[in-house]
Amino acid sequence: MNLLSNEELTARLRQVGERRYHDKHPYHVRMHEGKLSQEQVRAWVANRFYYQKNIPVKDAIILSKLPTREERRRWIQRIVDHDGTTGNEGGIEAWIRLGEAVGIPREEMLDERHVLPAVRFAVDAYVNFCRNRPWLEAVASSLTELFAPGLISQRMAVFEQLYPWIQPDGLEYFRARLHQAPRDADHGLELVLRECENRRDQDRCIAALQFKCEVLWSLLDALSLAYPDTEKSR
Ligand SMILES: O=C(O)c1cc(C(=O)O)c2c(n1)C(=O)C(=O)c1cc(C(=O)O)[nH]c1-2
Repeated sequence: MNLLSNEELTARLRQVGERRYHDKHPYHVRMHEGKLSQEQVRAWVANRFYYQKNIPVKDAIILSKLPTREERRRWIQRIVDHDGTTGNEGGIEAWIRLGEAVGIPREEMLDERHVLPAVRFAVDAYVNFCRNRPWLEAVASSLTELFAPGLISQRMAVFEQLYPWIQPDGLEYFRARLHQAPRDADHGLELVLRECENRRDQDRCIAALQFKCEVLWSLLDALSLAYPDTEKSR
């Protein structure tokens, strides 16, 4: 099989998102139509917290495997973005505030009482994928971030307009991601395009991105099962 050009590989990666990114999942579609009940929105926020808190963990694993100081210098910013630093509380704290804005008390978020078993398995599978696979595949699995910014900006509008009961100051998390996610995606894509040496590497990167889409899809499958549509939310 021939090596794909950068344009072809980029197109193949984008195709994965067009087919399988979590914005196509019925739970997500209903969220963006304004049709989720308050309980369903709360469940989404509380379960996504388990994903959020594991992002810097998997990024620390990737960081430890990156071969050069230059790449580590860039990658480390992701950990800072989520864990925070002096003067910047970071994304995990912002997500806890999103929880408060939808009515989840901080301690309920932190003790993970709402996290569903299948969500835990899916997120742990993502972290383990980054731990066990070569670093380039782990980087490729982060490329769902290519598709996130458009979705996140839509989500901010949707939350403001269709879920007026959500306190607007809870949306800060999403605002920060609007500039962080494109920067991260550019770096990830640059690495994948530069470091794939043969078609096998390229196919493995495409498969890694498919796997990651399935992680996000599984989160929403679990939520759909545990929080089915009620007559009222339908
Ligand atoms: O709200 C979303 O739809 C969404 C999706 C994704 C994603 O596509 O993985 C991420 C995020 N948000 C996000 O906030 C985030 O920090 C993030 C990090 C990563 C990653 O895999 O490294 N994905 C995502």
